[in-house]
Amino acid sequence: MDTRIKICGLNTPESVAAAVGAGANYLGFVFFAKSPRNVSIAQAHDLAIDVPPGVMKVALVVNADDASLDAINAAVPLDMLQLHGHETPERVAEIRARYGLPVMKAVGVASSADVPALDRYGAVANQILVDAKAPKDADLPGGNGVSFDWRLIAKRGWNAPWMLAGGLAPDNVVEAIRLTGAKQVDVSSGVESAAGVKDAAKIRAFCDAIRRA
Ligand SMILES: O=C(O)c1ccccc1NCC(=O)[C@H](O)[C@H](O)COP(=O)(O)O
Repeated sequence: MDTRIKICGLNTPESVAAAVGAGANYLGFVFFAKSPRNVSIAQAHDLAIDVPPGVMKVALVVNADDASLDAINAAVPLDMLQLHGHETPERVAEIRARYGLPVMKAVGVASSADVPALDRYGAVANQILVDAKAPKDADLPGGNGVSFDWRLIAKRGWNAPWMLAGGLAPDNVVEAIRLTGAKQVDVSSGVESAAGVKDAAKIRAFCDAIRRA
């Protein structure tokens, strides 16, 4: 399968090397203090600086203000911003204009009532991340390892390229792609051995499963 792969929540040089070595197209760095995957700006700089050209370095932020985004953007060599909070379509457009970087907006899906938001954000973002909605009691707005009913978006398209996320893992990603028609996928906890600890063998298994299919 010619699917583009994002490995999110990388926080060590070893996990970055594993993702790059396995053929990931996007690497995600999480800036969210409560996350077990959180990185400082200095850490993200060091992780991103030697990533080979062509592999997209993505900063994931949650309801970030301009000051935080300015600081991240000034220090970390980035190719994309991922907005994973309650950013409005207007705020998405503002961030795109301010930084001149492609912006991917995450939209949580749990039921058919959530699907129209994908149209709204697809009109203003460069990409949309179609993710599972976080459970009500979750501490994190993403990276919870839960899936949604993929039939809700089967073979759909929007105005922007999109990426499937939420509970993907080496043993279900091929089925998820077949059912939804996703051309890009994103994974975090499905390639970890513990919360915030990436597992190189699982990263390889995830990428290999897709390439073999
Ligand atoms: O991963 C986190 O810790 C995180 C924290 C705050 C906001 C978003 C977060 N992750 C979002 C991602 O991009 C995940 O890759 C996506 O939600 C899928 O996660 P998973 O179900 O664990 O594969």
